[in-house]
Amino acid sequence: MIEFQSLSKVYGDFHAVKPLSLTVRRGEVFGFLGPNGAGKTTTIRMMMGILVPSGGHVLIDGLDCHAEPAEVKRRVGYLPDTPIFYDYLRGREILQFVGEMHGFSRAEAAGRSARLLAEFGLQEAGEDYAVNYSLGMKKRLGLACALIHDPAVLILDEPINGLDPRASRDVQERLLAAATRGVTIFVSTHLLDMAEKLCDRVGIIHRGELVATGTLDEIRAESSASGSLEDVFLKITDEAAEETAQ
Ligand SMILES: Nc1ncnc2c1ncn2[C@@H]1O[C@H](COP(=O)(O)OP(=O)(O)OP(=O)(O)O)[C@@H](O)[C@H]1O
Repeated sequence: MIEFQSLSKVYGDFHAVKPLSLTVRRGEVFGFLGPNGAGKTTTIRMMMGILVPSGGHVLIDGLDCHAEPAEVKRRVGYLPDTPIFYDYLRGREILQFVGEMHGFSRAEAAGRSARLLAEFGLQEAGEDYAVNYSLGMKKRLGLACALIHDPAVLILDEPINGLDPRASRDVQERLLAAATRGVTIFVSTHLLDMAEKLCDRVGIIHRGELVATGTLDEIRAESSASGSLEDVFLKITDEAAEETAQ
């Protein structure tokens, strides 16, 4: 479903993403884990056609994300790390606008917006301007925008970063509901607790390099670390840092 073929990004002589090869299967929830600055956002921006790869390709449903970005966006819902909205549109109007941009009629977009506002607990806030939304409300509105066209794939950059526990749980429940409906989810995070609860498989990226991939049990076995994902993650990223230093 999502196919990375030696995808890379170089800024000057800095390798932000080293050739990345990876397959995410249809219906899978894949966690893209890494510490700050590891290359997660850069990778996701290449998936969304926002950044031009320095090498390789990433394909979604067989479509090249760089060469066919419009076709890719029809199939994908994207939540950026910091959702930015037109501040002086109301929540409902933003959803309506995104719905119409996806080609729905005014009535169809209105129906979908109303359903999503209710589903995301934003019914009352729907008539407020997005400029007045809290971060949690912005993330929920962003997720509603990402889902308005029933995409087969969700690409989410740090969906619960900065949220309080209730908002974080709300968003995770929405994601689990989407996963249950068979949506393929590619989610970047440095919050391991979320990855542990949500993901079928994870990939760990460190200094631009994919250093481990698999289910948590597989990665644990490979790294001979026991315990939580946090232990495994710290062990793997420490080892990778030592190898780079040598
Ligand atoms: N435009 C740019 N020019 C030069 N370096 C950049 C640019 N954008 C990102 N980088 C560098 O590339 C590396 C990867 O950044 P990226 O934002 O992809 O990391 P990340 O894993 O998403 O981190 P975080 O969790 O902190 O958001 C970082 O070292 C960053 O400083």
